[in-house]
Amino acid sequence: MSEELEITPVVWIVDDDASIRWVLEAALEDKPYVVKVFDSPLTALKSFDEFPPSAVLSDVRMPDMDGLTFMEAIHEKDKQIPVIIMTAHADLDTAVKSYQSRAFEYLPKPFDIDEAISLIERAIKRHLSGGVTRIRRSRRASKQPLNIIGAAPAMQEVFRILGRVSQLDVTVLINGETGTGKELVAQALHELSPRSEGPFVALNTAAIPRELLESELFGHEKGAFTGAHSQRIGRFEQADGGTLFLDEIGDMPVDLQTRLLRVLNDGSFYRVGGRNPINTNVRIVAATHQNMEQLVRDGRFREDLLYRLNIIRIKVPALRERREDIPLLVRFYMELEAKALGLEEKQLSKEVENFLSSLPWPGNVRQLRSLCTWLTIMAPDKTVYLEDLPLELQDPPSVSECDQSGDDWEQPLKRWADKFLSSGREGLHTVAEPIMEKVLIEAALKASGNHRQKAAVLLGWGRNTLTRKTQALGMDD
Ligand SMILES: Nc1ncnc2c1ncn2[C@@H]1O[C@H](COP(=O)(O)OP(=O)(O)OP(=O)(O)O)[C@@H](O)[C@H]1O
Repeated sequence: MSEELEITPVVWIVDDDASIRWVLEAALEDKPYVVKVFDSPLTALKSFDEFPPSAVLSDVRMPDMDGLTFMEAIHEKDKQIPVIIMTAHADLDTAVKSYQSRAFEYLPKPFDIDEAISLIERAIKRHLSGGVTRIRRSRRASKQPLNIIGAAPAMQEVFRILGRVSQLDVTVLINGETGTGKELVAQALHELSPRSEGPFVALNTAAIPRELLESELFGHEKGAFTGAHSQRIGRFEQADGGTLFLDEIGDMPVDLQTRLLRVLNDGSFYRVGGRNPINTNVRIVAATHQNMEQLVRDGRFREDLLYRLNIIRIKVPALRERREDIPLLVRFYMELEAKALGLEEKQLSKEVENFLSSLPWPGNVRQLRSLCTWLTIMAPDKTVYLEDLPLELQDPPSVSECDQSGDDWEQPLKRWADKFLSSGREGLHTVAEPIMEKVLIEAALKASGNHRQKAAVLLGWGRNTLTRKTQALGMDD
């Protein structure tokens, strides 16, 4: 009779940061695992034979060996060991390389401890049941620099999904406001995929007149309609072997939606006026700024097509939802635009950086990028100050323009001003200004949990300005 041996799974925690090791070790204390913590990958590897791990949680940047090389070293010993890569310096490249080098999961820091523990549990389960998903590396993937800036948690989530799906031939739907980078994400999906040697063809559905769209997508035969003097190859055929990016998919007319669905289901289509089916091998990536479920409810978009497109959805956050990325984007584009224009690179003063971080940016990254081009050309000195900003940014927009809360305080303020003046008093502005500033400062301090640096950003000021104002208003007493 064979004796069943119960083996306690071993978990390795590898990080040069003692606090992370401590937190994770403490959180795993009650679990039925042997937990081994290491401050360096080299020490960890030395104990491989004695304590072979069932799961590894490793930092990516460590002094003696980086996490991805460490993972490769582990996989040389045993390919089935799941490795979870954590990183505080996440960029798209790391996320993608983690997956492509067969990382089990990629965990951006700061992480939720429960999430980390549940990942470890899943990894161990997977290891005990014997399989880790393998991902093929595309030939161009590691060469292509992908300049998608995103340190904010909401962008980390985007990178995470990108890394996960880049190697799979699934349809992806990208959601996000205008200028948030949907096309950039679509390009990244293409560049990182095994189709990267093939074409990336983009078509903005909203930009093409309805009557031309069908022929634009599927092409036409000579004489198919008046004006069709010669045969034309459509975008579907151009994208063969690659990726077709359909921007503003929500604007696609319903009859074309039906045709698109048929192509997706059958893998073939007819040119307009054509009799022979044309086989196509295209990955569709679609994008929209609209609420697709609402379009379906309104009868403007086919539900079955939405299901077909929406296998994976990526939500690209608006810039105001990732304010911490604004200074990074500004620095990136100030450098890029200066190089592109052959001009000296300009630096933004801290006040300008804080001010820009506080704006609503309705045009998102596109608007921010245009500002960087403008400043590179127009700002008079090497350092950019508040007064160098274009007037439309400097001028506080009218309350109704910038206030999206629906509370209009212009009217009550006007009434108050009228009353003040009709009482025969003078100094209207002198009296009103400190009251208004105090209200705004108190609101910002409250919203930031009394964090002065954050409150200053919320106000659109530098920290020194905030300190000066709170002192002058007697708020520090
Ligand atoms: N995260 C980012 N990092 C760097 N550049 C970005 C980022 N996001 C967007 N951009 C830049 O902003 C500009 C607009 O991006 P893109 O065209 O991809 O937006 P979009 O969401 O597709 O816009 P639209 O919906 O209007 O077509 C581009 O110049 C792009 O390179």
